[in-house]
Amino acid sequence: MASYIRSWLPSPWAAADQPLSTPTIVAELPESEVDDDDTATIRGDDDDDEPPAFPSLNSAQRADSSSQNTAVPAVPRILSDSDRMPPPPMPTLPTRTPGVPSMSTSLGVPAIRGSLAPPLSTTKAPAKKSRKVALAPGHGPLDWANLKKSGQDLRGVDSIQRITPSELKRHNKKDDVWSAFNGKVYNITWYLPYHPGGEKELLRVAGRDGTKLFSSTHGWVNADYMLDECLVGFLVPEP
Ligand code: HEM
Repeated sequence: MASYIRSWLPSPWAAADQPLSTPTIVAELPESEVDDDDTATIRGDDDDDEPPAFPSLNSAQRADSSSQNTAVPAVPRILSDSDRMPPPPMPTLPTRTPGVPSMSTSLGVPAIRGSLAPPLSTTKAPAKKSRKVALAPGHGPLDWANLKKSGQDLRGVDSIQRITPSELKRHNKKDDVWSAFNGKVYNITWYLPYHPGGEKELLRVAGRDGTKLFSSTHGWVNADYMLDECLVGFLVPEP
């Protein structure tokens, strides 16, 4: 092995007893494969005009042809219509007659009412009717926020007081309305025309503790923030 490798290397690594010639590779074909004619095929048959198989043979067909020992694969047999697998049956579509309930009702699916109406299963329950009222111009939420900021006295008292239920009850007229929410007493007189639920609803709590009614109507409303400039005192029990 070492001498073989050395034979490929130039001097001085080459062994002294080896000639410095490059070895040549000689390919020797068997007698039967030698063909002098340029136009001949590798098998030496000049009359091989058989076209290649098209479409190409699959592996099973190739295996079959090789077992028969034929060098040129056989052209696959073209199947006739009767040889082929029959096509699947055409799906039957329900025929709709206008005005007649569709087949879907027999399948337990609610029929679509009208051509463009959504199916009943996706329709929402009607939303609860809003009880908001149309406020007079200049009495929206932003107007109330501006009035609070204006510096106008919205309390009507000189100082924050301790207010008993009997004192609270004295302020129950439309031009002088006090009400208690969560222990705080507010003068809501100025707020009346700004209340989205209307003056009438708000007057239901005039002169009394309105916490329960307020929470059951709209517990998410932040009354402490909305009425901070209207605070007059804290509700205390009767002495
Ligand atoms: C003084 C305290 C109160 C404040 C600050 C206040 C504030 C509000 C606000 C901001 C809304 C609009 C809610 C929204 O946009 O969804 C509203 C709606 C309403 N408020 Fe009041 N509210 C007060 C007291 C009351 C009271 C005591 C009642 C009595 C029942 C009441 C009845 C309603 C009603 C019925 C609505 C309409 C709800 C709807 O959208 O259907 N509010 N209120």
